[in-house]
Amino acid sequence: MEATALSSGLRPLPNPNGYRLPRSCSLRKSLPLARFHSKETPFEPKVSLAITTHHRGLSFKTNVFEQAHPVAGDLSYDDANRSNVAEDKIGVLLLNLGGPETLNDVQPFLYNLFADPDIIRLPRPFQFLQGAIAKFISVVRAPKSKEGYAAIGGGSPLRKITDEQADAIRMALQTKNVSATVYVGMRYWFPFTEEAVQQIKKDKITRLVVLPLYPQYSISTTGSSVRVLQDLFRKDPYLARVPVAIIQSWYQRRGYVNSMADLIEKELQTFSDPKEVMVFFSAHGVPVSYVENSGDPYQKQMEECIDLIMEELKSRGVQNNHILAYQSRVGPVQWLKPYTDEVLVDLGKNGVKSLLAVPVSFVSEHIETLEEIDMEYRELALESGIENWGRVPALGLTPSFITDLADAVIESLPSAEAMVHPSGAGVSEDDRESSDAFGYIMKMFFGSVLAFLLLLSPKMFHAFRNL
Ligand SMILES: C=CC1=C(C)c2cc3[nH]c(cc4nc(cc5[nH]c(cc1n2)c(C)c5CCC(=O)O)C(CCC(=O)O)=C4C)c(C)c3C=C
Ligand SMILES: [Fe+2]
Repeated sequence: MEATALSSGLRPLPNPNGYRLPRSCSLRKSLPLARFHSKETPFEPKVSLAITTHHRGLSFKTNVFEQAHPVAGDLSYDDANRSNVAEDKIGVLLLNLGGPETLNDVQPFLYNLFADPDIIRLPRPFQFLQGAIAKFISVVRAPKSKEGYAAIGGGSPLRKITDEQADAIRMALQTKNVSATVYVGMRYWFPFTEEAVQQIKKDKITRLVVLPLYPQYSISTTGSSVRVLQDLFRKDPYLARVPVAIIQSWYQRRGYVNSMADLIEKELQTFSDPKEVMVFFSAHGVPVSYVENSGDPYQKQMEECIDLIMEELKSRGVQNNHILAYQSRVGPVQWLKPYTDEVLVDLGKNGVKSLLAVPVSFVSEHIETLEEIDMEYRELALESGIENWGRVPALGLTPSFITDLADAVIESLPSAEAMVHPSGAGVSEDDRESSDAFGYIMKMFFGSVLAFLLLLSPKMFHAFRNL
């Protein structure tokens, strides 16, 4: 596991020690873990609050999973920083992507996604076009996305599942005598990260662990959410002093690897000849430029992750062949290869008859498991000559997995550090940019022109609509 304080850099270093904790989250610091096992920590029944808040002109509800009483009342941050962990009011913030809850949400959700500079990475001089490009792509992409969401019941299950995971992690922490309030902050849809952070401030949390629900780090997922979080914390003098630990990636944790191996082992047994089944890991792709030009560790972590899972299976006597491919590419650029759809066709041609799909970049069911894998890829595989198809469910609420995430939280608590940001404190990039009215008008003008030109380009149109 890689945990860093919020003030440190965004790029995690791969953990050379496999499952072992890196030095940054070892227990050598002055805050002893033993304090979490104090029998004095009261068990209080869960209170589930639905808080109505307002964001971007919309009102919405955020579920908060918390204990009826904080661990240690209202500490000032000065006190909190001097105190030990057992006296803190602990918060855990789960970061996730978010998904549209209705078909009407699809286009605005896609707009938020493509307006993210970590998703559409424009060179600096063109960054002012981000909004216009996001508008164009979201409008072009929406019909295809809507079809997908319609096929899985009219919306994404992500919010419900993530709320359930939050509650399960809270309970797992409680059984380990750690009382914590667990928040959910989504990057592109409700409940937005901004709202979760507001609530964290309102609740006077004195120590926070940030746990992105992505096992592997990518600039486009964990990196993007953490960037938003850093900006919010830097802007706010109160939050800037809360000790924060960020768990950057956790694909190498024993609990996660074992839980994945358990799921695969179990699913293999549903085939008539389990030994003949090809284990097909399908990961969400990223554009190649992320890895090659921007140093995204995603591909490397993904490969290490698959190796760890396969090693674990081998140690249990499961010797199946396996392959890793990347799915869900969008737009006209090169994505990580091999592509899932192409590999399925090749495997069929080469006489593979039984295949077990394993989604590996995400821990909840979502559109890309329920629609892309279960419907599109299954159909393609069967057409290509594969006769027996299976799919491993996402980890979801698997107890060994939830317990491991709770352990990851506990292990990272001592490494939390207050954010220190001496230069430009209190002024975010957004604030600086929005004060420039001329710049804004120019952005809108050139953005509109570009969007219009893009709309006239059939190649661009098809690239975003069809993939
Ligand atoms: C580790 C997981 C993910 C990575 C990496 C990732 C990168 C990435 N995604 C897009 C574009 C889209 N993603 C969409 C949905 C979506 N993406 C992830 C996860 C990762 N994305 C999830 C879990 C979901 C599903 C949410 C849900 O509602 O269930 C979508 C919308 C759906 C669609 O139209 O296909 C888009 C678009 C890019 C461009 C990107 C990296 C740059
Ligand atoms: Fe995605």
